Amino acid sequence: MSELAAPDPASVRPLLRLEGIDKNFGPVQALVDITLEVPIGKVTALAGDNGAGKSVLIKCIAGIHAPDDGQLFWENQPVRLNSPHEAASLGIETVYQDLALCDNLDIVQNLFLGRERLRHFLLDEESMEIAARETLASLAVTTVRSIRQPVASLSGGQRQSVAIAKSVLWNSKLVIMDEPTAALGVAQTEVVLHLIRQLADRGVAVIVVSHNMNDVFEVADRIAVLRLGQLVAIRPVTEMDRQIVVDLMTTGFSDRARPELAPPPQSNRQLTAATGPLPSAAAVLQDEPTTAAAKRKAALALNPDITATSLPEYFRSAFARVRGGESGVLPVLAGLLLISILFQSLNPNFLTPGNMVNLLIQGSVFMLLAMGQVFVLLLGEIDLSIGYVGGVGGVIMAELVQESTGWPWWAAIAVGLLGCAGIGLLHGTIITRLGLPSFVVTLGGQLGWLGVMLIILGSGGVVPINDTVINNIASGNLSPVTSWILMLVVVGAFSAWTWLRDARRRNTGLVAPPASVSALKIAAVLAAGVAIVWLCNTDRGTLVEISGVPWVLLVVLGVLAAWTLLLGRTRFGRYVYAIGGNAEAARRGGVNLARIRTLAFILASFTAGIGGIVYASRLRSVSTSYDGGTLVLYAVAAAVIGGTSLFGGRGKVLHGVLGGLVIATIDNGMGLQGYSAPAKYVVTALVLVAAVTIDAVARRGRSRT
Ligand SMILES: Nc1ncnc2c1ncn2[C@@H]1O[C@H](COP(=O)(O)OP(=O)(O)OP(=O)(O)O)[C@@H](O)[C@H]1O
Repeated sequence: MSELAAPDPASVRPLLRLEGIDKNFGPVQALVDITLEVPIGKVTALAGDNGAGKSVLIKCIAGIHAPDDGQLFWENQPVRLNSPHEAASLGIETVYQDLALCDNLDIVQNLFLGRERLRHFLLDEESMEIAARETLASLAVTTVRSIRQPVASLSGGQRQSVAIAKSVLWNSKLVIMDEPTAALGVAQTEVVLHLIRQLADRGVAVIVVSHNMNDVFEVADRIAVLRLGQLVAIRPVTEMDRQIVVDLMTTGFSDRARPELAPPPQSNRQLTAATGPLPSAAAVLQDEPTTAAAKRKAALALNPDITATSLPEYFRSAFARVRGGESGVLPVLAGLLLISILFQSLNPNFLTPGNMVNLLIQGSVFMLLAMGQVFVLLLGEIDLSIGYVGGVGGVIMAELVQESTGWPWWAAIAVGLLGCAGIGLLHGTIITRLGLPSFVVTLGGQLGWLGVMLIILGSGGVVPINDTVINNIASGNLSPVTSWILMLVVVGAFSAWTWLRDARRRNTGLVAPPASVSALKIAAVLAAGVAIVWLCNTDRGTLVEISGVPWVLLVVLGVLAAWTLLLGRTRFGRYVYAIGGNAEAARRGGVNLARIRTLAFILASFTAGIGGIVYASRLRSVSTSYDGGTLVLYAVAAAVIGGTSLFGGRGKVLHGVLGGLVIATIDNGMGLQGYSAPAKYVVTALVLVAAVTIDAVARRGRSRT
């Protein structure tokens, strides 16, 4: 028999009403005739023993399970919730125990996951950061060290607070929380309970599932008790005590007529009385350091950008981050420097302008293929086919520019690249729709596209390229004057953009580096630009003068800029990182995983096509000697050596370029010393193992932090 109490005065304005809800799983009756009202501005606790039906009930409200019978009313209107998305569109937000946060994304990125704001088709980071800051401030989470710190570095309570803030940010009307304080310490529990109360005080209806009676009595206005799928009681907390709840949970009724109104002895409130005041919400959220110096040190350790106001401070904090495992591109740059010094000491011809430019041209194919590979590695996938996919792109282009076919160079390139994108679409679709591992599908692709390439090449085995424009992609150069002008335009545009963006962020109080750091960045880019153009403009010909920036360098820089923008400033890029960090969180945020994954495979193949065309241009032909198998291994190695994690969620397109440069340097430097291909393979393998070791050690460093 249900022991339902008299009408609950708290439920005068029900936001949600459940009437006669049944849910069965085969013979298991998980919910039986549940009738329940959820009022606004109140916390309703759901109590019940294991298997009582609490999770099934909240899943029916969250749109995950469809009830077999009964009706839900939302604001007095009958509704059917067929998906979490439909529930979310009504204003129902569920905070599951696993919190669904992406550890590799920062607080702002997590708060807006799936609902990013755009401006001119790009992510509007500033407006999102301001909104996130205001929301956290309104919840008294005012002193989180930085809203730009990755969620991985937050404590359990802080993570729970971010999840709660997310529901506030989206103006949710009903927030459902599943065991919000499980695995939290006393102080952090108090903070989370405080936030839950704040939600209710703001007029949000809250449902909390909890096994912890202390928390239930601390935070709830009403307690609903489930037993064996039935709602056996729903009463204001003032009419309950722990014994009554336990009786109801275990037997379905309680003969205790009047509850003891005193709070339970072990509640957090009483702990406060016994042990002195608990820390404030804000204080606990940041594990507040006590002295001003300690505060500054702690802030610097985690967020150089927001707290460092001078150059030395910025470098100190950057050093602290490196020690914490956030080493960025430093290892690869240091490695590059070391290898270069080594080769120069062995052979003085290594650092000559001619050899340096030659090295850049040699490395361009590795860099392009690696940039494509970064897209799939970020998802935690791999594409083993891109070597031969690039080859197919090259051979299609080569066939189309034959005099007998007579296609213009640009149309031949376009069709070659479209062919590659189509192959990526095919791989992506098979992987996502059939749920097959990318490793297997693209391994099959490697063999299959090698076959296709050989078929197109035909019995001759070689397709020569006579088109001047295509051949110039790898061997043509800009004039020295054009090289200088182009460099100044590019560096000027970068400088203006960087300076204005940083200044605007500083003025609006957003996370930004100090002005001296912005100036230093601009100076470094200018110095690199001057060095590259000077190097390229030095005569490197033997019989005739050859000078100027090679076209192929512009191709690499163009792809680098475009893909960096795509990954860093668009929704697509954000979702690639989110899926690599926590695919389930991305899915719950409304991200279409299949579409993003497929698009990533398309981009990987498309970029491989650019690499294949550059390769064909360098050899002025495509032939059966094309070794796509080795190229793809170099591409994966380059991306990982550059700093992209094989575990997904971490990496940049720039890593592909830097890693490609390392591989080209080893190849070139050992070639100058007269080493053969096998020796180069062994050394490249050792560098790869070193890079993966650095990645693993850095990950350990990060998790310790
Ligand atoms: N997908 C499912 N398929 C079959 N049975 C299910 C499914 N989900 C839940 N059940 C059953 O429904 C009943 C209620 O489960 P539910 O998970 O809601 O319990 P709960 O109150 O949340 O328990 P706990 O506190 O242990 O999480 C259980 O008997 C469970 O085995």
